[in-house]
Amino acid sequence: METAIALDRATKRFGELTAVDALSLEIGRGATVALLGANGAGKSTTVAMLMGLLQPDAGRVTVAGRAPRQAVVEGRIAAMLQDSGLMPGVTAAELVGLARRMYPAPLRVEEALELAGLREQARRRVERMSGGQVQRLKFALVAVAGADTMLLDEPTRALDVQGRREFWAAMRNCAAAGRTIVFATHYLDEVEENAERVVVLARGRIAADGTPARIREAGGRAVVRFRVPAHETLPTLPGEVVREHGWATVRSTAPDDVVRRLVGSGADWSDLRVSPPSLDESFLALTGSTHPAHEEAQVR
Ligand SMILES: Nc1ncnc2c1ncn2[C@@H]1O[C@H](COP(=O)(O)OP(=O)(O)OP(=O)(O)O)[C@@H](O)[C@H]1O
Repeated sequence: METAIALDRATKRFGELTAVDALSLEIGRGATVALLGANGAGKSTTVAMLMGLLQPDAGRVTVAGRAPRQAVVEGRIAAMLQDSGLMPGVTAAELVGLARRMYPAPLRVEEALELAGLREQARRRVERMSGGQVQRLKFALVAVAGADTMLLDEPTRALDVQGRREFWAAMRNCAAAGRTIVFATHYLDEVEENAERVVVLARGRIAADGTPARIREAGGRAVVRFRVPAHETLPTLPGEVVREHGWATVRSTAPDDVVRRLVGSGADWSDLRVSPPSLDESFLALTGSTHPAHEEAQVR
C-alpha cells in the first residue's frame, strides 16, 4: 500500500521534556486513523511535525514521500489545527474561496461546502454560524485544499452531540472519497465509530496500535454480571468481584473462565450477561492515565 505518512524514530524535545520520543509510524493512503492519548501525550506535536510547523530534533518525518513543508506547498496535506480563529464579516463561501487560492489543485468552493454539509449556509456570515457550523466551516477550509491527507486536531472539541454527529458525517464523506484522514481526539466513542485504526500515544511513544476492537481487547477487561442471592457462596473467580443489591459484577481478562467456573460451581446464579471490554477502560490501562477526557468530555 502507498504510504501517506511516515515517521521514522521522530523525536521532538522542548528543553528537558521529550514530547515525542523516537516515534515510528506508517499510515497507508486512504486510511482513517485516530490518534488517542491523554493530555500532553504528544498528539499535537506529532501533527505539527507532519505539517512542517515543528522540525524533529532527531528521526525523519515524510508526507507522500516528501519533506512535510514540501507536501504542504504542493497541497498534498492540509490540517485543521486546534483553536484556529475565523475571519469575521465574510460569508462561508467567501472564506472558502479565499482559502482555495492558497492551493495548487483545490476543490471548487461548492464541493468543499458540500463535503462539509454547508451547502445551505454558503451565504451565511461567519459570526452568525452555530458552533457546529463553524467547526464544519473549518473543515471545509481544509477540504478545499483537495489534499490527499487531512490532519484534524481535536476537531469536535466542545461541540454538542448533534454538532459532533454532523461533523463526522462530513469527515466520512472525505474518507469515502479516498482521502487519508488522521484525527486526534479525546472522545473514545468517536474513535469506535470513525476510525479503522487507533494509535494510542503515551508520553510521546506508541502504547498500542490496532483496530478499535483490538485496542479494546488489549488493555480492557470484560464484564460478567449475574444475579446471585447475597448469602450464596461463589467459587473463586478470575477477576475483580463486586457484589451488591443481589448482583455480582466480575471484571476479568478471562470471561470464559469466569463463566466456566460459575457453571461448574452449582451456585444459585441467574440472568448472566457478558459485556466486552470498553475502549475507555482499555485506554486507561494502556496509558496508565487517570482519564482521557477533558473536563467538557466528562460532563457530556
Ligand atoms: N511549544 C512548546 N514548548 C514547551 N513544551 C511544549 C510545547 N508544545 C508542547 N509542549 C509539551 O509537550 C508535551 C506534548 O504536548 P502535545 O500538545 O503534543 O500533547 P497532546 O497529546 O496534543 O495534548 P492535548 O491532548 O492536551 O492537546 C506536553 O507536555 C506539552 O506541555
